Amino acid sequence: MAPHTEQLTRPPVRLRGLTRSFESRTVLDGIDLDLPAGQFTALLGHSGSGKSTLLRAVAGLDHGVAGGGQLTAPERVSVVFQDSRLLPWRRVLDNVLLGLTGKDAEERGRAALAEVGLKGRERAWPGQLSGGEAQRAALARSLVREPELLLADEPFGALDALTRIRMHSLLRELWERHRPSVLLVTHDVDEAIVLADRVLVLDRGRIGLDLTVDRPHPRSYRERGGPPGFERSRELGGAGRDRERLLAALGVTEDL
Ligand SMILES: Nc1ncnc2c1ncn2[C@@H]1O[C@H](COP(=O)(O)OP(=O)(O)OP(=O)(O)O)[C@@H](O)[C@H]1O
Repeated sequence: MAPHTEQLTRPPVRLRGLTRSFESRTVLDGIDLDLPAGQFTALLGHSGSGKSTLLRAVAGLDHGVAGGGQLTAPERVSVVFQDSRLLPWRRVLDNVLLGLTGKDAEERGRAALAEVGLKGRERAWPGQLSGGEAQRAALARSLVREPELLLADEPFGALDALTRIRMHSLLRELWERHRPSVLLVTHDVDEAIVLADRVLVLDRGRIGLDLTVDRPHPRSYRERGGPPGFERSRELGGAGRDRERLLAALGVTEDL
């Protein structure tokens, strides 16, 4: 996989005037966005605010984006979704290797699986994997392609709380090792704060808040517990204020 030193030569993502409408409804309304190479960014927003639409546009998967908008993005882009999208009739390693060429492809695939903690499961069928394992395999399949940009659309949305926390650590570790630019779509404020160094809130077709989360990693949080607001802020490494700002931008009142 790509060595970390390549990072500085990678292209950033640059969006200018991105507009997307469905029928008469404008979902993205002239978005300007720069994602510097190697940055870990999370994208928050209410259901239906256009997060997936923006991600698809950045991935170059949306041909309906209005003319006039400009997109510059790296060439090697991988996308992971909430559902692993593994082909059920191919073994795990074969899923990871799908479309890969080169003499060392198998070796790279095996290394990627080992890196996500799936050593020994190469010959398993996708149906034999747990939800968390399937998402690990999906991450291996993405990373083996040495993406310059990793787009993740609620990749942990279907996992139980404990598995999610493990996957958070794994994703952050993988990012630290390979340093792709990451755009992670989530509706979970805590997930965004724990993982990302920058959090965007999509609101009424625009970036309503662009927040730098400047806290040391690893960050962790507890779901509940302690005096209201206190435990969670402390466990987020002092990022409680960031959390408040994000909740305010989302118009959410907490029910502690
Ligand atoms: N292909 C499509 N055709 C028609 N409308 C669409 C299409 N794709 C998205 N939309 C509409 O655009 C809006 C934004 O959808 P999008 O999936 O981007 O939101 P989201 O923020 O990712 O939502 P969620 O958090 O629920 O996944 C929604 O109202 C959706 O119905």
